Amino acid sequence: MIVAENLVKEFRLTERKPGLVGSLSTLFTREHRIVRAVDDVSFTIPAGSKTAYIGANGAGKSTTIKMLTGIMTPTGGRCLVRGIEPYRHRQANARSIGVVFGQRSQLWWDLSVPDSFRILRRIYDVPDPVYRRNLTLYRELLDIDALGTTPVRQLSLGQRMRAEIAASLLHDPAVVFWDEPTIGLDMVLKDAVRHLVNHVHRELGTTVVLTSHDIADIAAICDSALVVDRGRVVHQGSIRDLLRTAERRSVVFDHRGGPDPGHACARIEQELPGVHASPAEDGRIKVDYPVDRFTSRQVLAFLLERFDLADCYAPEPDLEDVLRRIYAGGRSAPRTTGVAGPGQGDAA
Ligand SMILES: Nc1ncnc2c1ncn2[C@@H]1O[C@H](COP(=O)(O)OP(=O)(O)OP(=O)(O)O)[C@@H](O)[C@H]1O
Repeated sequence: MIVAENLVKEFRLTERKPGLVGSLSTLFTREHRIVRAVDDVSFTIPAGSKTAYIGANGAGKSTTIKMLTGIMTPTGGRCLVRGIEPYRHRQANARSIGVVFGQRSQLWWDLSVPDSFRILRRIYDVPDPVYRRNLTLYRELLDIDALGTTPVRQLSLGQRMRAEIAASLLHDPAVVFWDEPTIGLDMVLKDAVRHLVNHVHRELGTTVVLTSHDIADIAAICDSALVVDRGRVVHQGSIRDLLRTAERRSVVFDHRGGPDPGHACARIEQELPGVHASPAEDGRIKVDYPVDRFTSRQVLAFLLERFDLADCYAPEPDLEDVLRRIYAGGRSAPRTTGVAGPGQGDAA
């Protein structure tokens, strides 16, 4: 289990004045500004879950991950990863976690990937069968052999990310923190990475904490979401709960006879103000309605009464739309559900 209790991280920045005179004066009179990157954040991530840590650029995700991995010390509050305060016991924490930071490497720049793996194997004391099993998996899914003996610094971003992802899992960690792991990967490799992490989670019960701006990553990997906005948690719960905060939902239907799609749409919009109807694929019609004005029952009752329905279904709300609203609207926008408070359970 991973716990954050009133976690705070502040950075002290020196204000620089513009121009040469300004730069010189900075040497003598220093003015500082405090940036609160993580602002009193509390959450609990259950062991064995796959949680998306989501937020707009600058929301404080990487800073939180750095504290959870022991790279940074909090300014206030504390966090626990499997009962360990990571920044106090970096080595003990490192044994049970795997980390990928899209922006920085854990590999040795002048060494090849196989050499880096051999070193990691020694550092983590990875048993032979585990090492062999994992290499087989990486060969199969990440085509890791194709990276050859090229030094890491000469690999492309996508090639390096494949090696980083494999390296983070090499010692069968109980928890993986992946910060933007699919940066630079093409679609086939993104799929392979998603498959890999789901496979590892299924086989070993690994806890996965993922930050990504790629909605497809989140949808393909995660079951829970922790949404931060300007350093604070604004939603914690299942992805399904997050989708339920959508302001608009939709119904797609197919009908027999009756008006053509253009006329049908005009009629729906006229009779249900605030609803948007548009032709969809194969002659179907998509009806998009605001949930604060209509219930799905009302919309369905209307359609059943006016049209001879042949087929009808309600697609999931679009996660991207939900997040866009949260990012744009700030803290007041989303309905906050089940934000875990401090002291809700201890690390296992
Ligand atoms: N070392 C640092 N010194 C000063 N300010 C920092 C430092 N690291 C982060 N910040 C600031 O803290 C805030 C949060 O940054 P952080 O990198 O955690 O955001 P993020 O959610 O990971 O963003 P992104 O999605 O763009 O990666 C930003 O305002 C950033 O400028």
